[in-house]
Amino acid sequence: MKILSSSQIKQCDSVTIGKGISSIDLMERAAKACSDWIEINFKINKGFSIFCGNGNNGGDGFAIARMLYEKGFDIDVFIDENNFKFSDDSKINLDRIKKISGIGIKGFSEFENNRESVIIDALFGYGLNRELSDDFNDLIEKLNEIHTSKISIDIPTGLFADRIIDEHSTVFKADFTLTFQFYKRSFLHPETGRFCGKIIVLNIDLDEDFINGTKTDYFVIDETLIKNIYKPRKEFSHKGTYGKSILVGGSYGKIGAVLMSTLSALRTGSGLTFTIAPKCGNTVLQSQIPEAMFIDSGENHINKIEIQEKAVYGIGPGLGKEKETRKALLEFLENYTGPIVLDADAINILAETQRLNLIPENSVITPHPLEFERLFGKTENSFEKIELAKQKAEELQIFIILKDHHTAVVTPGKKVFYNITGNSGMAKGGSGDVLTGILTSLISQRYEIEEACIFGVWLHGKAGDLAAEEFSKEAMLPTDLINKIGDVFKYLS
Ligand SMILES: NC(=O)C1=CN([C@@H]2O[C@H](COP(=O)(O)OP(=O)(O)OC[C@H]3O[C@@H](n4cnc5c(N)ncnc54)[C@H](OP(=O)(O)O)[C@@H]3O)[C@@H](O)[C@H]2O)[C@@H](O)CC1
Ligand SMILES: [K+]
Repeated sequence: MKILSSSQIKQCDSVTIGKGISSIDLMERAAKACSDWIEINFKINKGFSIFCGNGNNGGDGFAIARMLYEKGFDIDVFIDENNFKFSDDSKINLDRIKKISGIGIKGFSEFENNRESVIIDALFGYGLNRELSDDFNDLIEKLNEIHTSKISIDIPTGLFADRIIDEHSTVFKADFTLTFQFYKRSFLHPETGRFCGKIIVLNIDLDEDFINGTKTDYFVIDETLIKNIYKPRKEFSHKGTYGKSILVGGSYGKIGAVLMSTLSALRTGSGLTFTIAPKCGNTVLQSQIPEAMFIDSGENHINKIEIQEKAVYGIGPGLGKEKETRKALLEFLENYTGPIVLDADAINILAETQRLNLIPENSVITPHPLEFERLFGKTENSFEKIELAKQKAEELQIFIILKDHHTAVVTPGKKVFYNITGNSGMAKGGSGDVLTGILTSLISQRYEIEEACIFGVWLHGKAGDLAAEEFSKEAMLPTDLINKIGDVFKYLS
């Protein structure tokens, strides 16, 4: 799914309106999508307090008020008693509810939290273009303190669609954000996304030709994209059809990391799977994963990485940074040209030795925020981090998978794909090792590198979601996630 900027959304809005639907009817469509969703999901709540601004976001709020009232809910609407200048469509919808005697219309200052009503924020949407005034800040702070369910229409008030906010900004803290047609970039970054609660994207049939023809660098990885990428296994095939994955890592005390990567590569469908690890891992690797072949290197840490033909390497999990291991990695990279997946200590070694130029083109690196900083330096915020990643991915012609709550795949062509599967139960040592195995396996199965990255992060997150459903976010383990990979493939086929 494309992510458009607020000015592109505005344009899309006008193009849609220019092609036959009036702007007031488009607002009606948007409000209907919201009120239908609210009716289904808030059946047991009787009342709603709806806070409306003076622009079209407020207009949505007035229309939602009317529709929810018609569905039998108690409704109070609150408006700015110091500003009676409304956008045209907002004015029409305000006039409509003025005629309904059962809907109370009051000033913001008249709001008293004396009943268990759900709060709906229709103050500002994508039209917010400057910091909020103190009056709005005070109102939002007051609403944020109330313990009741809260819904934002389109965007939580105080957030911009596509940029960072000042760290002291006041923002409406929603439990649900009902947004129209597109994810907004600010929903996907940690500093801003934490205000959105659960994101519900409501289709309001904006003009498809405009959307298809609009250029953007930013995308959300959705199931439509995944279903286009996924290649079901062919009937007439053999192990050679599905490539050779070689997972390189492990050191004394950290054999588990490369074990999990290897197991993940197998569960993702790799045809032939090898592990290169030190001798101390032999017994555990061979007994836990009889399907994988073991190549030893060193006693307690790796001292050589053997080059094999027609293989895809995933290097780093549990690798350690011993002098001999560093040398082995650098030597390997000096002599190897195929794309590889580099994670964990492989990334740290490259950061410390500043030998980033050794990474073969089209390779994938999977840094978490701290590893990214070690590689490329500090940034002020996560929006800047993405811009730096775009620049580095282009410069080095590599794919950067920036691990975070919403992991982002950044391509050498400077495209950014945000992942929306996954959960906080995956914030545990070992989850990254699983991702390395999945990515190595997909690349060895001849998925295009960009597709492997997109599919890999989605699959990893989805397996994590299934593991959380069964075991809880607290108790789920990265090994549970590996065992759920199969269910994700079943879900896709
Ligand atoms: N295609 C879609 O997605 C559809 C979208 N729809 C809805 O329309 C919403 C966008 O509406 P909108 O353009 O009228 O903007 P909105 O957010 O209501 O702001 C109003 C005005 O406030 C102003 N302003 C800005 N910052 C300010 C500040 N800090 N303090 C005070 N004032 C400030 C600024 O005007 P300015 O003062 O700059 O002239 C701005 O124009 C969208 O989010 C969705 O809910 C649906 O109805 C139909 C389909
Ligand atoms: K809003």
